[in-house]
Amino acid sequence: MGQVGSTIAGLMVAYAYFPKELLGPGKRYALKLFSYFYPYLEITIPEYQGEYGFTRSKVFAAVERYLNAKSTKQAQRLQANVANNSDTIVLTMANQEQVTDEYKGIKLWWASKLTTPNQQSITFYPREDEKKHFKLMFHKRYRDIIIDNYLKHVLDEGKAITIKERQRKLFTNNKSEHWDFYRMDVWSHVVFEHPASFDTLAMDPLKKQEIIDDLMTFSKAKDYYAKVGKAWKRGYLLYGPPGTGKSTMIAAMANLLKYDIYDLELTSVKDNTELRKLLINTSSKSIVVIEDIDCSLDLTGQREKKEKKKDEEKEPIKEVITKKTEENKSSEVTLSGLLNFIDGLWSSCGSERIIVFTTNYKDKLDPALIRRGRMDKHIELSYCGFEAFKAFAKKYLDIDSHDLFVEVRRLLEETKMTPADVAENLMPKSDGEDEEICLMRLVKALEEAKEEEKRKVEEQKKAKAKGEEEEKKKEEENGEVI
Ligand SMILES: Nc1ncnc2c1ncn2[C@@H]1O[C@H](COP(=O)(O)OP(=O)(O)OP(=O)(O)O)[C@@H](O)[C@H]1O
Ligand SMILES: [Mg+2]
Repeated sequence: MGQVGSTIAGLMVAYAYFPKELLGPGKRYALKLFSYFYPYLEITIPEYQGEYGFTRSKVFAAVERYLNAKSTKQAQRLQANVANNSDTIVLTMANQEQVTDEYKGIKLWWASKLTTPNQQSITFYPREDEKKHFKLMFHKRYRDIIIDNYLKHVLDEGKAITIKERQRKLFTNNKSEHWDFYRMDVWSHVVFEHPASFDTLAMDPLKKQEIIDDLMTFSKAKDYYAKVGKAWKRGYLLYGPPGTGKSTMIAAMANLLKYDIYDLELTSVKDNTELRKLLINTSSKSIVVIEDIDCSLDLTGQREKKEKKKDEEKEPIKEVITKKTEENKSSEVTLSGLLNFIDGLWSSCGSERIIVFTTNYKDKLDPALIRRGRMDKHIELSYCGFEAFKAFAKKYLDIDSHDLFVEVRRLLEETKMTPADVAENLMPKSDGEDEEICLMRLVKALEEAKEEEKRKVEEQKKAKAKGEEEEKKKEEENGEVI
């Protein structure tokens, strides 16, 4: 098209932006005639909409994002703005600037325009009465393809860029006493800036890849879920001892998928109705997390309750959990309420959502809660293995091998140490510490942990033998009495 194209574009812009009210009646008639033969169609996208013009149009925002990407390469005049709550500079198309676009071989022209009212008005905020809009122009013969396909393409691309560039948020639920009926501010949030990623997560590489693949497949499976008639959501149960990376993995998941996180504190939810309200107020592309689900509520069902007393005598940890549950009696969220939250009808509002439960004791949970379909994938995070150690060594010390690796491998197979402890021992504590010193510290810590485990086993053995001896004595005494 070359020069002819730009001349046509120039004429079009002149026509489109010439104030029609300045023309006399004769010229207006001529213009009408001109527009009859005028081969181009225009679509205007105003920045504000709604009855009072106070609502910023989502279409405008998406188009703006889409055009920003184009205009940084094409436009000669750009406007620099600072993104909300951040120091990043965002370049946007300046007013009265235009860029061209091409879609399936069709040429389109976009222009940005700012209108300022003629009369002088006194406003509190400067420039609040200025109105901005985008104008799209294309040949009439492409009307259908542009309206049916191209506009959707622009919106999708714009939304995708927004999601990619947006600041992600970490939400926590407010206590219901603080809910404002009108604003429905059931969640409060801070900017989510956790550095964890699957790269920095030390675990068996094969297992890690399997989880990444699973997440990526989920995030791209919109059509599949629609086809099989399932709500687009997936549940993950992360279980394992404290310090094995469950919370870190959730952060890595959010960073991989660019999702927000809703950290749901179940103990401050009063009842099932509140739980539903919280769910309705979560957005798509998010991870809803309930940490330590076994401690949050008594969701273990009747079967476990009966055995509670017996277990408490055996395991002091269980006692703590039971106490915690009793403290939270004000919460009346029930197991069925929670099941409804996960996969009842309510759960289908919004889409592309991941629900993650974490627990230190998988066996304590009611099987109904964690069956496939609710918690689709169960991921065990366990004590540090040699593969995870190698990942830490690479990350913290930048080494792939060392003479001490053999020793570390043997000790890791013989004793249990959490990734959190391995990381702590391996991390250099000062500039003077080289890899040898760090590895030696880890070997020493592993040996101590091994000794400690041995000592505990000995103690348990002794306690058991003592108990048996006392039992025997009692039996003998009883026999003598009879
Ligand atoms: N697999 C891992 N890879 C990298 N860092 C890890 C890993 N596991 C633990 N860590 C480190 O150990 C610390 C504790 O980990 P995290 O909080 O994720 O454990 P957790 O399993 O959630 O524990 P808890 O059950 O007590 O909540 C974090 O600072 C994290 O950086
Ligand atoms: Mg945790």
